[in-house]
This record gives sequence, C-alpha cells and structure tokens, in this order.
Amino acid sequence: MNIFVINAGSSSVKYQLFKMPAEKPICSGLIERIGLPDSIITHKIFSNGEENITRAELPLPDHQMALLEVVKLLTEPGIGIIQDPAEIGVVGHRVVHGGERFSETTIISPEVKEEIKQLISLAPLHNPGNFQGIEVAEKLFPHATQIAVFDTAFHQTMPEKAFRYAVPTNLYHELGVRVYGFHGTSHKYVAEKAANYLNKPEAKIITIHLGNGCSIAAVKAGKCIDTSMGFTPLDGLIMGTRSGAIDASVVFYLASKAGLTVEQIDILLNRKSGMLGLTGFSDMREVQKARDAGDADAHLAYEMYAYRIQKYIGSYVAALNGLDALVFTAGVGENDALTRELVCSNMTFFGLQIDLNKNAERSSELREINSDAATTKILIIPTNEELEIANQCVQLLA
Ligand SMILES: Nc1ncnc2c1ncn2[C@@H]1O[C@H](COP(=O)(O)OP(=O)(O)O)[C@@H](O)[C@H]1O
Ligand SMILES: CC(=O)OP(=O)(O)O
Ligand SMILES: [Mg+2]
Repeated sequence: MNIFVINAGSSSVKYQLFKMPAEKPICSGLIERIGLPDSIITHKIFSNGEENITRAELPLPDHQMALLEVVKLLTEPGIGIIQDPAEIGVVGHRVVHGGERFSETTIISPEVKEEIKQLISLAPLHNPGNFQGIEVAEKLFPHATQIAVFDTAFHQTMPEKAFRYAVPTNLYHELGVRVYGFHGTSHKYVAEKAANYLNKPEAKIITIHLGNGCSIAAVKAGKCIDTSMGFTPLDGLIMGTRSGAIDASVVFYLASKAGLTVEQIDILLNRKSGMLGLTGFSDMREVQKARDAGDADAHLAYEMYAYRIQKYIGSYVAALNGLDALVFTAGVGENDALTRELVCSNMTFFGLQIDLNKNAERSSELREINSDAATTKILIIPTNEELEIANQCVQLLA
C-alpha cells in the first residue's frame, strides 16, 4: 500500500511517499522558511538505491502556496512521481491540535474535518496549514482514505497532576482548559529509538524537539509523563517566533497599559516573539550568523534559549527521578552544535557531559555525543514524523 504523508509545521511543509508496511520511501520533500522571502524546496526521489535531488528557492508566503508547489512536484508530467492518483491508497496528515475530542489516530470524515477547523483558534500557526493539507489531498487523491494523526496523542498518558492548571475546576470540565502537549509524534518516535538504542524499555528519557516550534518531554518506559507545551503550542521553551512560558499578567498589562487587543497580543506572542522578537531573525541559522558577527542581542538570545531548556531538564529529572538519556531532535536539535553545547554546559550534576568533537560532527544518523566518562547518554536522533504517521495509519487500518 502506498501512503502519502503531509506534515505541515509552522515554518515548513514536509511530505513523504512510502511503500508500507515495508517503510520504503519512494519520494520525500521539505519546504522550509515558509513566509520568508527565500523559501527553499528540496524534493528527493529514491530509486534503485539512488537519490535524485531537486532544489529550488522561491518566495512562498503561506502554506497554501507551499502545498500547491508540492502538488506540482508530485504530478507534473515529466517530473512527477505520481502518474495516477489511484496509486495512493492512504494520505496521512499531521494535525497539531486534537483538543479534547481527538486522542487517537482518526479517519477524516466531513465531521472530523469540521472539528479540526474549529480547533484553529487553539493552534493558529498550525491547524490552518493542516486543514489546507487535507483539502488539497482530498482534491488530488479523491479515492484515498484520509487519516489524521494528532500531535497531542502521545501526551495523553500524562497524569492529571501534570496536565491540569490551577484554575477553577469547571474551566477544565466545561472548556477543556488543560495541558495538551504537542510534537507528540516526534517525541514518541525518538523516545522509542532511544530506548531501543539503550536496550532498556523502562528507560527514563528527556526528548528535546527544537524546530521552529520547540518542546521537551519527560518519557518513562515509553510513556509521556510531562511536556512543556500547554493548552496551545505557545507555552514552554523559547521558539522561532513564540515567547514560550510567560507570566499571564503580561497579557493584562499589555491590554490595559498599551491598549493592545486580544488579537494583537496573540499575534505578538505567537508570531513576533521568541528568537524573532529578541534578534530580528526566526531562523536559528541567521541568529547564529549574527552571534558569530558579534551581535549582542543574538548572543543573549542563545543564552536565554539554552537556559530555558536547562531549567526544564532540571524539572524533568525531578519528575522522572533520574535520567538515562537526553535526546536532541528536529531542525535545530539535529543541526545546531552550539545550542547542544550551551544546553549541556554546567550540567554535570545530572551526569551530562558533552564531547565537543562528537558534537561538531555532521551526520544524519542516530549518534551519541556524550564524553566516554559521562554517566548519562546524550543522543542526537533525527526525527521522522512522516514515517511515524505512516505507521500509525497502517496500525489503524489493521
Ligand atoms: N544547519 C542548521 N543549523 C542551525 N539551525 C538549523 C539548521 N538547519 C535547520 N535549522 C533550524 O531548524 C528550524 C526548522 O526546524 P524544523 O524542525 O524543520 O521546523 P518546523 O517543523 O517547526 O517548521 C529552522 O528554523 C532553523 O532555525
Ligand atoms: C507544534 C509545533 O510547534 O510544531 P512545529 O514545530 O512544526 O511548528
Ligand atoms: Mg516540525
């Protein structure tokens, strides 16, 4: 069975076509820097053990435009890998917010689609792109089964003491105000890889997903026990354009003192804060360039970004009562050696000691970057949300 997977993130669209259950990739692609003037498309076709790569740079202002490029790459006569839409039996969609309603992989019916649309207000940077992906795929592959895999699903195992907020109880029961957690597909995928690598199913693992959106999860024996994103993907770590954790009083203050509306504050904290607010750049590669050129704001932003992660590591070691491995993943986590170095500095109390030479090596494989003497493993594990989504689809249909 051929499964096509669409993963729309806040700054990217990733897609992969797999032959399942063999997990054989037929083609894959990444559109990054969506919304910036120089979006980059990388499209790969795999055949007979070889990779055929096409790259292009063009301005893609939003996810809709990005998805149309994907359609072109897949179906255009001459270059397209898909000749007949009937070749695709299933389309798997990453959907970021599943709210209270969706805790498991779900076949997309018109009602499900409508509910995903209703959840847009809770994930304004994500659910619109996820929704557009569903609409595009329904047109392109009208006979395929469309399936949604939710970012929130893996975090459903959190105990109530971790997922509740200390607000009046009726807000939870009546309005679903609670911690949901996101990037679950990625945390699940890398936590399983780490436990297999350690050969320890009961391992205590902290997974750190650092992309444009960033989150951290505490995983014990394969189950999530706590995570940093909350009711929406705004909470927790400092991100590309999101503030992460902030005293809620700042919102009241901005409304009363600066006269901002709720919508303006939403845009401020979700789209204009984080690394962008601190440095003028949302892409970590540009922040690093500025830091290397001596920019004091970029220097401070890196310190803040890493310090926030360190504080969460401390609290999750407490929640887990121990730590077997720390895992870095996603765009920044996999590629930015400086971030990993800063996060692992002065953390010897937790048995964390990085080997700077191993940390500087570039590879797309799972690798260990702790020093030989360290008591806790530090791992880089490339995430593959698309493969995890394809596997979830196979499991649902079985
Ligand atoms: N070589 C690199 N060095 C540092 N950061 C990188 C590198 N490559 C990618 N990134 C960062 O990864 C981020 C995107 O990560 P990704 O996981 O693809 O994001 P998302 O899925 O949240 O859109 C970019 O914003 C960029 O900051
Ligand atoms: C939930 C989230 O922030 O996703 P992404 O990192 O893909 O933007
Ligand atoms: Mg992502």
